[in-house]
Amino acid sequence: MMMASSTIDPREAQHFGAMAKDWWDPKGSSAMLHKLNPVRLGYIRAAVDLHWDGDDTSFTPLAGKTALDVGCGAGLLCEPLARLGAAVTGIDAAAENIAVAQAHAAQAGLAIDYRAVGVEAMTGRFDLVTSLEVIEHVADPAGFVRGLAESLADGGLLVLSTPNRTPLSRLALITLAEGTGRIPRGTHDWDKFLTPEDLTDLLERAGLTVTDVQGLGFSPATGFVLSGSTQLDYFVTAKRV
Ligand SMILES: C[S@@+](CC[C@H](N)C(=O)[O-])C[C@H]1O[C@@H](n2cnc3c(N)ncnc32)[C@H](O)[C@@H]1O
Ligand SMILES: [Mg+2]
Repeated sequence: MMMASSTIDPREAQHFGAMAKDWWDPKGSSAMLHKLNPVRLGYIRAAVDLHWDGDDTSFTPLAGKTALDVGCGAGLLCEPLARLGAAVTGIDAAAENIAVAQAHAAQAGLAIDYRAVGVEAMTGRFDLVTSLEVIEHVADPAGFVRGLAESLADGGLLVLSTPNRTPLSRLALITLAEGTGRIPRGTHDWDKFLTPEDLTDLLERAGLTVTDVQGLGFSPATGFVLSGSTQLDYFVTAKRV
């Protein structure tokens, strides 16, 4: 049997681990992720209701479902997924993030299974697999996507988000956001960004079918919104063929 190589780039784990302490501060180093949370929860909720033909008025559409959030940071997505009823596992490359995530969930009274491992170390299969704003930071995107696919139960749903590789994403995320310190400097390597076509190709090679691609846009007036344009950042949902 071939050993799965790690998808974790140690420099990335160190970079994000150093941000752990103020991860839950809406004005801290992860402020951008806090701002993203409402729109992406809306996207995930709609994808979940569509995939499982759910009741969009239910408070717990994920009751009875298992969820794996890969690259969970200190748990900004895991906690709402748990409140929506899922039995949540969150994994991250940075042990510091996992420690903060565990402490925060305990305070909130949420039972979330947090582990400092890469996706290649997971053995179980999950109904919902999410990985938001992570793949642009991994060492081996193809291996990472294979790991996500292997963690997805038959009949399951995978949701990803990531910046596109465009002049706009370079300007907005690196020149402006990192240039002004709104996102910590050195967070992104534009050359590692994937286009929707690149990501679709990786997902298909891992045996999945893409069922939706939706842009995530930003304007000073509205903040982050779902958008017809994928130029800045985008969501992808996929399922097993
Ligand atoms: C930009 S943050 C996104 C955090 C979270 N998904 C969110 O959107 O709120 C990227 C996270 O991915 C983690 N990470 C980077 N490479 C990873 C890998 N190969 N496997 C698991 N986590 C990884 C980092 O430690 C960091 O916490
Ligand atoms: Mg990023």
